[in-house]
Amino acid sequence: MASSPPAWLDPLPDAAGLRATDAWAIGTVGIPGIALMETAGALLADAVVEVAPQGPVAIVCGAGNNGGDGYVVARLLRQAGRRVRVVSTVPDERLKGDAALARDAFGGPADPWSAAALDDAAVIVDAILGTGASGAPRGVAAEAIAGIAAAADRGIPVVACDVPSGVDATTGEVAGVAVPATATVTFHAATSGLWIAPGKDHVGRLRIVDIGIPRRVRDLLPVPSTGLLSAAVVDALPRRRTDGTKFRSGHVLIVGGAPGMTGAPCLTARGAMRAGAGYATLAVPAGVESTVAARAPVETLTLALPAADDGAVAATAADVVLERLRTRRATLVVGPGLSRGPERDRLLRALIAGHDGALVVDADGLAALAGDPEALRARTASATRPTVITPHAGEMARLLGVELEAVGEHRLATVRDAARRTGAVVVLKGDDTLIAAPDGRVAISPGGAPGLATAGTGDVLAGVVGALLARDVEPFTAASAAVWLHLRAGLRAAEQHGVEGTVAGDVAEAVAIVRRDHDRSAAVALDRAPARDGG
Ligand SMILES: NC(=O)C1=CN([C@@H]2O[C@H](COP(=O)(O)OP(=O)(O)OC[C@H]3O[C@@H](n4cnc5c(N)ncnc54)[C@H](O)[C@@H]3O)[C@@H](O)[C@H]2O)[C@@H](O)CC1
Ligand SMILES: [K+]
Repeated sequence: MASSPPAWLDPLPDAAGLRATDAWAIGTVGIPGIALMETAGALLADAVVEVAPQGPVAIVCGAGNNGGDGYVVARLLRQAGRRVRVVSTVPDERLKGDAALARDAFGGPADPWSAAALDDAAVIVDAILGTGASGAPRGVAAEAIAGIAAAADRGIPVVACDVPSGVDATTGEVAGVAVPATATVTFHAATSGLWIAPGKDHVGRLRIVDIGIPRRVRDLLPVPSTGLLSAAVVDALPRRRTDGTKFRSGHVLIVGGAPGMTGAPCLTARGAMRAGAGYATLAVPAGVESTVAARAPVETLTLALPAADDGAVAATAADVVLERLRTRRATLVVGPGLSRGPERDRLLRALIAGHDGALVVDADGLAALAGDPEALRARTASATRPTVITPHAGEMARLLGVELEAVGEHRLATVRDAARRTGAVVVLKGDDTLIAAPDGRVAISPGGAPGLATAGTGDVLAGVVGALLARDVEPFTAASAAVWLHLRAGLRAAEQHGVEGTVAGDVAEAVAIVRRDHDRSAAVALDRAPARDGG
């Protein structure tokens, strides 16, 4: 059994884990499978009624127990007086076990799949494939999924049973066609794939329903390697104490900036300061130092670095940076606005090798490692050198030397591969930001903050990660907490400025407010906690 997960990760089982959960409930607890299916079907029927309170219901059933759930819905809605039309992707005689029982209880008729069955539907129930699916949908199942997608395009709402058919419940991958659901009702626990793009974009509104499987199953089965980030991650962060100093609050040294790109490192500094860094130093090419000093938070220091012919940082700047790091311990954040080129490639490699402390590599810093993620291994082998990299999909593609599309199609596998090959904690940014540790654990952001889709928010995130590493927070926790604070800050900033009007600087400011509000409510909770002796 894996070690217990941190309290701030809500475990997200994979499809196999969920099947093991079902098997335990049936085999060990003794709950009949058909009873679970009845409960699942009843809760699914409730959702169908909510989505479409009246009108004909078309239910498309597949070969397995997902189809069985569909037959329960069909029976219950027909009993409730709804006009129900059931079509199946397989002949009845292929149904087995609980699915066959549910089919028998429904009676009939169930017609073979035909797209015409969806024509007059007020709502469609997708009960074709569930957690037992493997690979791209094949045969009639694939045809039916395409038919549902076409009907959804015409505006007919779709309620997916457990997982939208065609979405891999574990990885969120869509290998062929997939159902675009209006709502998905999933049983007992959401699997990881429901939170990872592109599957996530097919889920619609997600409802997780309890079908009577005892919660203690969580403690009995192996801990899933994936989990959903929760607010509790902020509780894992240290707080300033009255006897603290700016040095104890942590120092972040940012290497970046170039002519025409002076804003990026300034945003990183703002993110770092607002996330609690005691101080920040902006190490930038000499020619832009005064510009950066004018734009940066007044609380930050600057350090002029030798510039190359293009005005961006020269490779020889590594000596200046490393010298500063030797005299003043700091977390190094390298990349924001750095610009690319051979000088930066050499700079990066020298910094990676020479810096004996925490490191964040972002943006153009990652370009220097293109096709050579193993370059980080020499440093990540050492526990004194926590390393976090923060690529978006394009930077990840260059880092691993793969096509951009491949990153988008296989996000979970890609982020795990990157963490394994670099030995670093890897933050693959997106609405479903994934944070992978080299040991295979992955934290997933719930996302939902479109205000973050604007220039500079990545620079802010790098600063927040840097600030938390500078407080000696363990890197998987630091990266996860940073992603969480940044997400909530994106929501907070959008409350004030609107989703369209939010800019990166607003997000940096909001990081502080989000943290303040979290810590206040935690303090209130402590005040209210009963004394241990019961007094
Ligand atoms: N007793 C249980 O274990 C419970 C299961 N439940 C439901 O059962 C589902 C899992 O049932 P199953 O394990 O039977 O699996 P599925 O219902 O997902 O279907 C698997 C079947 O689909 C076919 N299939 C697999 N991959 C395919 C592909 N790529 N293209 C076309 N056909 C494919 C195969 O014939 C396979 O037997 C869950 O998602 C949930 O909806 C619920 O009823 C709750 C209780
Ligand atoms: K389904």
